[in-house]
Amino acid sequence: MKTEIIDRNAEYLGIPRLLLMENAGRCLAEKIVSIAETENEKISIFCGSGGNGGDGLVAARHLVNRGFKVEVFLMTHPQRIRSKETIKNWEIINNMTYSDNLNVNVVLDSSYLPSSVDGIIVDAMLGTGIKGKIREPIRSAIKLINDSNAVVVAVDVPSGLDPTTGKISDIAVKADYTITFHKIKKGLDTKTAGKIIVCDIGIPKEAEVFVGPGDLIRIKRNPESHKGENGKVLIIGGSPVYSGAPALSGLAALQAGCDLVTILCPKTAAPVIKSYSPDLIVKEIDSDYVDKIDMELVEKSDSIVIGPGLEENPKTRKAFKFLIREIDDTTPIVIDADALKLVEIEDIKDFENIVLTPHLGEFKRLFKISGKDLKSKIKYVTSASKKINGVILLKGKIDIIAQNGKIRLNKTGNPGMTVGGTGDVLSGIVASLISQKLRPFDAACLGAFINGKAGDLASEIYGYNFTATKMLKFIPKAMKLK
Ligand SMILES: NC(=O)C1=CN([C@@H]2O[C@H](COP(=O)(O)OP(=O)(O)OC[C@H]3O[C@@H](n4cnc5c(N)ncnc54)[C@H](O)[C@@H]3O)[C@@H](O)[C@H]2O)[C@H](O)CC1
Ligand SMILES: [K+]
Repeated sequence: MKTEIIDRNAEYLGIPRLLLMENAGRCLAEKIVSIAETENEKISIFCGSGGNGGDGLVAARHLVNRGFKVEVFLMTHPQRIRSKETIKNWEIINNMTYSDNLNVNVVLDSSYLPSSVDGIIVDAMLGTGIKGKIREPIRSAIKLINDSNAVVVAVDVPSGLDPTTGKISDIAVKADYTITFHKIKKGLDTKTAGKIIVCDIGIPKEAEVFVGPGDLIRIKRNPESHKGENGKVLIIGGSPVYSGAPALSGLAALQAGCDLVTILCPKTAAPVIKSYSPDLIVKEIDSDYVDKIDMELVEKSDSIVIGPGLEENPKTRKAFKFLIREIDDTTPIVIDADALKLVEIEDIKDFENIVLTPHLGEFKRLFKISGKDLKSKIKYVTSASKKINGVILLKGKIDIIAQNGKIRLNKTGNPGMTVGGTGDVLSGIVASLISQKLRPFDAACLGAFINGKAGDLASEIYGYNFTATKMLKFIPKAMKLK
């Protein structure tokens, strides 16, 4: 999981980022002390403008305290430092005017760099925030570092290396050691990173297990995009009695950011759904129930929800089986509500982009197992998730999201959400996020978070007395928590 997602979720759990940076920089300093041959070896720390640079500045402070001669090279104008935690540590370093063990240089362009460097070099220029071709003066610093005979210690990631793929698109620091934080980055290999040492910086497991606002970082929107490119969602549902459910799902999908929502519903529900909102495209089936599926519409959609207000009967069952038989097993489809009564695990076990959103009773019917407390539910959902390729989102006080044995939990939501329709809202949000190019597992996790958060925001105003319709308008607010 990306560093920025974990950091933001750790902060949401109450751990300030400055504390993470202090832990990172302190551990980095300790490792450098153990690498140094003598106590008064000269240490040159090249600091970038982001969090990586901040780690370097924290380490500089601790190494001065340990009696080392430290030379800091800030590779940007101080006003262009981007991370507020790094700004804080830059201020601290600049207040250390008493010590003559510390020398601070600002490198505005490559002419400010020294002609050579020896002793120990610390590369705290670029970490997981690297983007695109290496810009000056960092590019020249990387060459200076690689041409030196110094012992090179890279911070988190050797500058220039893509932390996820390990690719070097331009040039990269060749390190003797890489001190990386929290856990090894996927792209690290000993060829460029040298000896890899992991520093624990106090991030609890919960920051990865529990879904948090950091997960919102996964939603990207191309500023050059055109209508429809940010997701086309198809909702299949509705019946003579239930016309609200598909509308709620569709309106939730729009509030969660997709471009277009089409509702495929029987003629008994179509006029009512049309009346709810001009934002919904409504295609009616010439029948009282959903008894046929327009496959052209399915193929044109980026994600599908089937189930809201469907009402189970032999004709609908036949149509559902047709849909499951006809769609290819990569089509992203959320199966919710009454469709969960129609689905057979055997028919969908190979679908990789399917999301099942059962409550406990529906889960029990599907997987013939269930548990009372959270621990046993997690155990059963984990084992159930190994029986299918798709995603299971078991709704509850704590939602459990699982795929192929991987588990995440969501704690947002409140008892006010037992009101009818909140499940329809959830299915619409999940499908909307999938249509916006999130992987189904990530969309299910984030959908659960957003849905619960929207309910919590509604509850701040209405207590436990709010409707699913009232929740809709809080979805965008819940998504701005980045
Ligand atoms: N949870 C943790 O593991 C912690 C990690 N920490 C450190 O923070 C960095 C990530 O910080 P971030 O600010 O996101 O990015 P970077 O510092 O890696 O770099 C961004 C910085 O650099 C500039 N930049 C980006 N690309 C280029 C380029 N191609 N050429 C030149 N300059 C570039 C950009 O402008 C930004 O300002 C992580 O690696 C750890 O070291 C935290 O300190 C603690 C928690
Ligand atoms: K680095």
